[in-house]
Amino acid sequence: MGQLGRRLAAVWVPSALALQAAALLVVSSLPQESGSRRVTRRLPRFPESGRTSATAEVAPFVSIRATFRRFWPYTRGLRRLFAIGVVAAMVGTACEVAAIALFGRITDEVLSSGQLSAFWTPAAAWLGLTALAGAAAFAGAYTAALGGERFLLRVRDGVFEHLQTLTPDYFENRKLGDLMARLTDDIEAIEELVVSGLIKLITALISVVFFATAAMFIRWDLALVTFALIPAFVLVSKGFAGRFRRAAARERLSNGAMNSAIEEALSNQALVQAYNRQDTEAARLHAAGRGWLRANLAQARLSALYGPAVQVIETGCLLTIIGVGAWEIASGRLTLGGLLAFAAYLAYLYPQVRGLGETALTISEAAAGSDRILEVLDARPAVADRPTASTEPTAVGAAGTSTPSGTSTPSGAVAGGARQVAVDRAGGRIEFEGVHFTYPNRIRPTLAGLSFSARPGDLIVCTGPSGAGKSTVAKLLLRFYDPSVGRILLDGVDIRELPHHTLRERVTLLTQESLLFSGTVRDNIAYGRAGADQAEIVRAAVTAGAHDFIRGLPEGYDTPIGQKGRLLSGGQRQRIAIARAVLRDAPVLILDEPMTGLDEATAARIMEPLGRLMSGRTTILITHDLRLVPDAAEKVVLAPAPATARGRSLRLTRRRLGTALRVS
Ligand SMILES: Nc1ncnc2c1ncn2[C@@H]1O[C@H](COP(=O)(O)OP(=O)(O)OP(=O)(O)O)[C@@H](O)[C@H]1O
Repeated sequence: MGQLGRRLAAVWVPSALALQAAALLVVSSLPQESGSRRVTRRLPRFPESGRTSATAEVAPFVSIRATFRRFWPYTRGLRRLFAIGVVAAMVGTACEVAAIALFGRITDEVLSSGQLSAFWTPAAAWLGLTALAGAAAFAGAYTAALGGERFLLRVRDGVFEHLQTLTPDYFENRKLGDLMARLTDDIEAIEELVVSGLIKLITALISVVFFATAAMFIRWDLALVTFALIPAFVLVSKGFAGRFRRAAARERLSNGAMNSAIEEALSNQALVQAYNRQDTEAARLHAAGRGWLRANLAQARLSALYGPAVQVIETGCLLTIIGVGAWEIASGRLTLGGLLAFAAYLAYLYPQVRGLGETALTISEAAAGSDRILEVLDARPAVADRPTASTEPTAVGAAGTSTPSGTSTPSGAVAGGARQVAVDRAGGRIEFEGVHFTYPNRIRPTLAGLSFSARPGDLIVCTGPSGAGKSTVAKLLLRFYDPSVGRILLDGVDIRELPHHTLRERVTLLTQESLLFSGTVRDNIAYGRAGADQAEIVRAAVTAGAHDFIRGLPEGYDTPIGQKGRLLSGGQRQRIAIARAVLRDAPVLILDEPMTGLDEATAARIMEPLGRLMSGRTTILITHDLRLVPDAAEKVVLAPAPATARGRSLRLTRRRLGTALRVS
């Protein structure tokens, strides 16, 4: 072996070791890891439904810049935290750069010469730098997490608030499970895109600049050779980004479908078990799960492809350094310490470059989730407050003179300039004037030319065969929809001129299915009016004829009633719903089939508290069961729409079967 050979051998072993360590560092951040991270992160999530998955569509793609613009305002007040995270990352990277320089110095001044005395100072400095980098890493990680979580909370609150402004038709046309997936998993994607993604991008960029500068400082020509391969990373990431986004969009969609399958099956467990359809539901979930599995595998394939593609480029870089570095050392132009430090800088640099590419891919994936959130945020309610309505006085309580007994004084004729009077609690006069209505997705009208009026104290029975449009009358009165033609007046004011909140303060809906929340009896009655005290709750329960059975419950008013009140009987649920309506004390009352599901004796018992509830209020009783309706009540009989819309011959038959009943 010649002198050159011996020198090469002398530098080769430690260099190879250092490069191996460097390569290990690189390999440890390879996409196999990110790929498996992707898969395992999603495996515990719920899997796709097959029931109506044909109707489900991928949300429209929104550019990342537009997404950013939409969500950036949510970071207000948090940006300082993100800035701290970035500064901490800079400090950490600077420490690493300095530590590598010290490593090179120790190699040249201590290891090569064997002088232990030169070891202590750089060793102490190295230790100090490591401690500082650790503190910076802690501060950066914590502040970024703090900012990210707060951002997430805000976005979720904002999206949920928006969802609550949407009219029921929005929910009727969508699957609950899918909406829940959007509010949980997809919201997280926005954080990944706007906060974590941005911080990762900035810190990776900073690191790239630091390590590249340090490598250039040692040997700029050698650095340039190895940097030449960096654009290859960018090209590979770019090539993968679109595919990652499409795959993620399919995965998000199938995740929503799978959530829907689970939600539907679990919320209808009684039906499923009563009809022995457990296998069907299991098969449906399995099919949905398979859809989700396919979507995940498509993502895993992409991740698995991306890893080796990048690895080839990195190996090329490392081999270049080894070859050129060995040659340079052999020629005496580079010290061993210099080569090791150079290799270490590159070993740190490449994961950062790779991190940049991966962050771009993560952002592409996250965009699939944010698209689904933007789709929700862009949904508009079928009926919105008019700009003029927002100026309407809304101080219901202030103007009102509500009493739990429900006694109220008709406000008298009010119109035009008497708006202040129109929103007074003491009103309740309703007029339907030539109301026509067709559901948005239907051709045939549901109501055509409906006209009737009711004064406070009146009981109007809205009846007719199934599908005639009885419940639609209630939906129009609550302004879930607006009439296509005609108008509805409350105390002489077109309800389109009233803010939703004001209108709904005046109208209480009691549905056929007593809608209750899980919680206690007290919680459910108190839902009628925020801030109601115990005495008011008990008074409402007494009026609703519920007090006696509530006292008999294990924990009285504090008894939990189970999901949707399922631990109570149908009649008990209805009485709690009546108590809630009593507490609400609105002048207009809509009873939509309040006796459905109750036997005759229970229905008759419910009539009594209902009579008390109706007292002094304008009541619209929707029912096709006239058995318990007083003969003297005024009846509005709806006829079903004819087969064609042509000729608009849908008819309303309004028969006055007796004089309007005043319930007192
Ligand atoms: N959200 C909706 N979108 C489209 N069509 C609807 C919607 N809700 C109801 N309909 C249709 O409008 C018509 C009237 O429905 P509505 O619920 O008002 O009838 P109903 O008289 O209350 O019936 P029932 O006595 O059976 O409860 C029906 O043909 C129904 O299919």
